Amino acid sequence: MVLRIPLRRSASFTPDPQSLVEVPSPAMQRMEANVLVLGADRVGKSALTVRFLTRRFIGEYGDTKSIYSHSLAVEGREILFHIWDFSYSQDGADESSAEEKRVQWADGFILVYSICDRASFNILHPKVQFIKAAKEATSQEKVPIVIVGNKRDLHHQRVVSSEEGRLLALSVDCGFYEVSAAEAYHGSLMVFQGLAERFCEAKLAPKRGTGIRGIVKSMSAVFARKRTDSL
Ligand SMILES: Nc1nc2c(ncn2[C@@H]2O[C@H](COP(=O)(O)OP(=O)(O)OP(=O)(O)O)[C@@H](O)[C@H]2O)c(=O)[nH]1
Repeated sequence: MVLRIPLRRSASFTPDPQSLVEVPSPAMQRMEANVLVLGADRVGKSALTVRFLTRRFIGEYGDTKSIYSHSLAVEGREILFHIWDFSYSQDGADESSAEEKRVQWADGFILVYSICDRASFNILHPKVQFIKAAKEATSQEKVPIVIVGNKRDLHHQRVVSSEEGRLLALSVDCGFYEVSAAEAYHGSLMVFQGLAERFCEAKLAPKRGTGIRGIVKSMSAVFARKRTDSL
């Protein structure tokens, strides 16, 4: 599904086009995915996104409310990501229907919290549940989601342990990474690569209800119907 959202580029941040595209070999299969980057205010959503796009950390991000495209090679495929770094602070508290539309626009989700901000961590569990409920109502695919604990460099201010982050991710079947967007490019690359892998898995996996369990279920339904017909 493609929702047309106007592309807005910030005046304070202009990605260098040279650094945006890793050119794939012609034989590569190409896939596209819309990615929504979500989380509480000031957790580093823009820092993480800009790191991935440009390899740089620029400290303050101003109004980077935009959708940026960037491609990544994963397992012999080229994934073209359209990344929406969404900030509630810029849009204010909006209606749940707007949130629902954003969620339906996206094919994959990066949920960011700060390891120094307990409240930013606590909002993620209900957020994952909301996303899964919304997506699974309209699609049979598993929803690709990764949870990211950012600001790992601020270990002296840490209030959320790595184990808590990992356990949350395990309990809701999401990927998990702890990174510092400030310190290194590698962490943000891992996050987007992890999401790309989950996206490919979801696309290639048998749809819910079509695997062996689905076949057994439909056969049981047919036989049950035959039994009742013959009564
Ligand atoms: N120490 C440290 N600071 C970070 C890191 N990532 C982001 N920051 C800082 O945290 C602040 C917020 O970063 P942003 O990337 O603007 O956060 P955001 O979640 O996009 O913020 P909003 O769009 O306002 O919701 C900025 O001052 C960043 O420089 C990090 O990994 N370590």
